[in-house]
Amino acid sequence: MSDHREPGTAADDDSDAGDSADRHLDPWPAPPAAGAFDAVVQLPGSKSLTNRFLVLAALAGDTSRIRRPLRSRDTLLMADALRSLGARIDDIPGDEDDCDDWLVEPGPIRGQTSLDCGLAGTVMRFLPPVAALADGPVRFDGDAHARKRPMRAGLLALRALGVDVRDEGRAALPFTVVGTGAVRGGRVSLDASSSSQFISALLLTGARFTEGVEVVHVGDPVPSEPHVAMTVEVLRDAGVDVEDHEPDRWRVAPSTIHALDVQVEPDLSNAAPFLAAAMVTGSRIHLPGWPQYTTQAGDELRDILDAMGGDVSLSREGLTLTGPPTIHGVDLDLHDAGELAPVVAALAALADSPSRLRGIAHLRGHETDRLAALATEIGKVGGTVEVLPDGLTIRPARRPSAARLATYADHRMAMAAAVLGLAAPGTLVEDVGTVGKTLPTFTRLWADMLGQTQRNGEIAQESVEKRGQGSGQDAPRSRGASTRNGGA
Ligand SMILES: O=C(O)C1=C[C@@H](OP(=O)(O)O)[C@@H](O)[C@H](O)C1
Ligand SMILES: C=C(OP(=O)(O)O)C(=O)O
Repeated sequence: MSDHREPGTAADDDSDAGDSADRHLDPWPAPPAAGAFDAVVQLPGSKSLTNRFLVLAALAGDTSRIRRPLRSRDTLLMADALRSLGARIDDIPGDEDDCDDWLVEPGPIRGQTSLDCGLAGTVMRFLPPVAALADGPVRFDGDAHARKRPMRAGLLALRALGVDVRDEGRAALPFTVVGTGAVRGGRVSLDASSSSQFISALLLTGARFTEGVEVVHVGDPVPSEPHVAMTVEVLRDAGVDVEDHEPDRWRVAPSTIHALDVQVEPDLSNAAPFLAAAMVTGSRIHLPGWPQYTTQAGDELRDILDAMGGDVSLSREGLTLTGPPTIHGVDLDLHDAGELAPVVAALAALADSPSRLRGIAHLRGHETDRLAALATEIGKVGGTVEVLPDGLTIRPARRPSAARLATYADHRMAMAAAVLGLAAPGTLVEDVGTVGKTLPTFTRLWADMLGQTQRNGEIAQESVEKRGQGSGQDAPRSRGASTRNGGA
């Protein structure tokens, strides 16, 4: 795959959501904050929901419609992989002009194919159990860094279920799943402490195993638990019987998966940099369509940003946040929402006191070793980060200084760099196109948001004055068990 977008820009059509093999490496000049803005940002759909819906639709008994799907590298790779496995996936006009829907017609699962996982955890973890249903070998591979991401638990679980998996002892990409047309299923134990996606994977396909599947987790706590809850919820919505009342044990009964007609919620994890921009600049931002109820881990941003001093309110129309005069340091357990850590760490680097982020040892197996990457990049702008076995302590940069920030092929490192760039004029971000993994339109949305400065002069002015009056010593506010103010 290739990606020929202009340096420092990102586009949103399918061809531009592609791989980074020949991506320009000219750095993107991150726009510095030019005062408060009052912006409305319409976020594209959730990666996690889009890819779950795609998998279930490809395994369903009839044709499904996925409305307002995310089109980004991870979801286009998922769609391509499912096509290779026998599904038909077509664009059809959506109810609103700006976004086509996907019509997914399931077919018999085909082998004799190879799949490109890119760097997508959802593709490399969710699809091996699907491939086990194929009649023939399915080879999996991906980006160079994808070969370093943990796969052992998923491959061992498939073998324990009697599936032939050939990995030449690597327990990582590349590997081949040699299906025989059916999987008996039944009970399987695995250690999913490196990624919740191994559990989601078995549950998503389990209804198609002859005896269903019973998954038992044995090991340190499973990270990203809301993502497992999301899997259980989408399965139930598709008529599948799932038991999840015991900790660390899930059972999926064998059944037909009903066709879906679903609308994808906005991606709340990708809301993080935009909300963070309002925090850094004391601005107001409105994100329409933020659901009142959701299983997305990104919903934790409401508590996190409240604890950091933001004024957050959720209504039927969406989420509105007004940034504080100064950002407060926090002590947070992000075990459930690790994908928020890069942007939260960037905010912590601009806070009025130190922060501690806990429960995120598993981020070492994400797109890059995010703990090491954050320490290096925040260090470049003047913050001091200590890497701990399960997280980070972050001492803010007194005067953030411009730097050339690396992104490690990690969309969330690029977004974190954009947040730092607001406070450090002159910051350059390498390979910003890596945002295409989940948000190809990032730089355009970012510029539009910042350009909405003064659109509502009254509110922007009010916000600027409020910042001017801030003592930085406001009483800490905290909501939710996982947030404690005061920092490390
Ligand atoms: O199932 C999913 O959609 C995801 C689960 C989480 O993975 P881990 O459990 O590996 O953290 C999350 O970080 C990732 O962005 C998406
Ligand atoms: C960890 C992430 O992605 P993946 O689905 O590739 O694991 C992420 O998006 O932060």
